Amino acid sequence: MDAAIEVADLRKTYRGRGTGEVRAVDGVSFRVERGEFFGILGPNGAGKTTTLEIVEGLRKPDSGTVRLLGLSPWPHSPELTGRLGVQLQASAFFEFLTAREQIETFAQLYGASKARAAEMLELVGLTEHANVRCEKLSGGQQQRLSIACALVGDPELVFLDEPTAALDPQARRNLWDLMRSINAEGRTVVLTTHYMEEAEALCDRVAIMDAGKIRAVDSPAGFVRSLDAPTKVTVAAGQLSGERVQALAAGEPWTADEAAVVFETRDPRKLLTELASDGALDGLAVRTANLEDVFLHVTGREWRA
Ligand SMILES: Nc1ncnc2c1ncn2[C@@H]1O[C@H](COP(=O)(O)OP(=O)(O)OP(=O)(O)O)[C@@H](O)[C@H]1O
Repeated sequence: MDAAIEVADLRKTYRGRGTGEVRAVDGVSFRVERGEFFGILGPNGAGKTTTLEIVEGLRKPDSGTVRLLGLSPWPHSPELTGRLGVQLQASAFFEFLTAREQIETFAQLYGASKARAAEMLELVGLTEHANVRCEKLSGGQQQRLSIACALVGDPELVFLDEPTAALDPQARRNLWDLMRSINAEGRTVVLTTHYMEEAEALCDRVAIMDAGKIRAVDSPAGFVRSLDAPTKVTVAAGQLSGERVQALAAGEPWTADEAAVVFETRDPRKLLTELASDGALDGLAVRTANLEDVFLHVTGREWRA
């Protein structure tokens, strides 16, 4: 069977007036298998949106090829379009429509029934707000409506471009559950995000993108494993003598300031057991490597979303 997505050597340069050239996408290749939850993670301006728009067939690349479900998205083919769900930004809603009217309009475009539209409103928890005009919905509700619109045509492949941007943490987590269920139904999901925790929580595999290039692709756990970074164990200051700190560190790196001692260890179990028997558990924090460390490692730059 064909892959869900096959992208080879995409390039796109914007030629601005006065601002010179921006190589927004600079030789991007990746492959997404059917049923995968695939993330493109990168800071603002990394080129995620441009990449996604090209892959969706909304923008033409300067060069490179895209195959979706074995077909080319450019020029448009109705056969393919009906199998894709593209989440548009809330600003792309039709003006003055209620949530129900909005999704029924999308349903009509996709040849889907009103019943299906109602079902999707229910899925994203907006049935009670069906008669509210879109501009009166909260940010989270608008995002959920735009996802519902993307799903109304029962797509195999769903594209979500920063769906949780600017949402509060609770609304973000509610959307995570929704995205997981969309994927659990067997749909392939491609998500762009600049939230590390989001990529870590949702994606089977993540492409780390920076300055127009994909720097690495792996599962979140695979990335962290390959980093082989020590665990950082923090304890509040004042509980351990200098001598004891030396002994506990057992030759591994540690730092201390007025507030805390931070051990770096490859054997956290041993260190934690000893700290427990010392009764030195105040302010204890254990931190393993995460995608932030991975980003620094693969790009050589601190993460700044
Ligand atoms: N229409 C355009 N004309 C000129 N430059 C553009 C255009 N669209 C994007 N760019 C530039 O191309 C680069 C990549 O932008 P893009 O929106 O693809 O990145 P992104 O990773 O999606 O960022 P964000 O998270 O901020 O949306 C940026 O430097 C951006 O300023």
